[in-house]
Amino acid sequence: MTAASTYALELKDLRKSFGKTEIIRGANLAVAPGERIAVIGPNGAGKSTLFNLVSGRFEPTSGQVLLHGQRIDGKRPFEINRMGLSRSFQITNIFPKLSVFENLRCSVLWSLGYRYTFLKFLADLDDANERADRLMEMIRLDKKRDVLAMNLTYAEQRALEVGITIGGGASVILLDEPTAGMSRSETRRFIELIKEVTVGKTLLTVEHDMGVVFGLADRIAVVVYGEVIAFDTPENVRANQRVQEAYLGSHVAETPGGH
Ligand SMILES: Nc1ncnc2c1ncn2[C@@H]1O[C@H](COP(=O)(O)OP(=O)(O)OP(=O)(O)O)[C@@H](O)[C@H]1O
Repeated sequence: MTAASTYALELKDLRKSFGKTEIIRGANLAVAPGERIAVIGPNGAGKSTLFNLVSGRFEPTSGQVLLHGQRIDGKRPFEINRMGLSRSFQITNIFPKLSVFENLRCSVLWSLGYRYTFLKFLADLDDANERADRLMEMIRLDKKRDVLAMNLTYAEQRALEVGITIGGGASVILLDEPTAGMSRSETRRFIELIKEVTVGKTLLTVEHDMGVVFGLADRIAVVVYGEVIAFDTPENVRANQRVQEAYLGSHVAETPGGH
């Protein structure tokens, strides 16, 4: 075992240019297994680009991405997924005309190595059905088992999306603004749900809502101008001079209790 394999996810001097413009400028980050990380930063800092580099949507210009110590930079998204990293694509992962149960079963079957086209032959796969049922309880949609995804409320669709994202059994989960568009009370409930369903997993979120950041994250990675300028506990990040300067007059500096 190399030292790097102790991290669930590691970025090493990661760089990404679009044309002549360098957007990610030597990002470094080392996330321990089981940590919950929020990635924050001003608009255009490169947060989504970082997620795209980690999930394989973009190939880095240089540098490395390691998942449990194994290089994943340059691999395709489905390969990275098979290696244990799963990313939510907001509600676009959902099949609107399938029921809650069927959506979850698809994600479970996918992880077992089947293709969606074989689904009808696998209806009696007890294992997948049981796992889908368990997931449905975890995301509290068991009473909506046979409701088509398109007929769920927005918050329920987001919960289903989280269920689909974790359904494959990945150990590292990337969620993009998981509570975007939710009311305050929905957000509070959803943070608890995310915490519950990601116990024992490594979680990275890109997040703008400071209430969510401080409610969810063990550590915060602050991305400014394509670099991780701070990676620390919420308290230390809030007190960090460089972070305060980057966010001068904005909500990180102003959030007193974090909620
Ligand atoms: N495919 C692309 N081609 C060219 N430029 C891109 C591409 N994707 C992102 N960029 C540029 O990279 C920069 C960082 O964008 P990114 O979306 O990663 O920032 P962000 O921190 O996620 O911003 P926000 O908080 O506003 O979502 C922006 O200037 C953006 O225009």
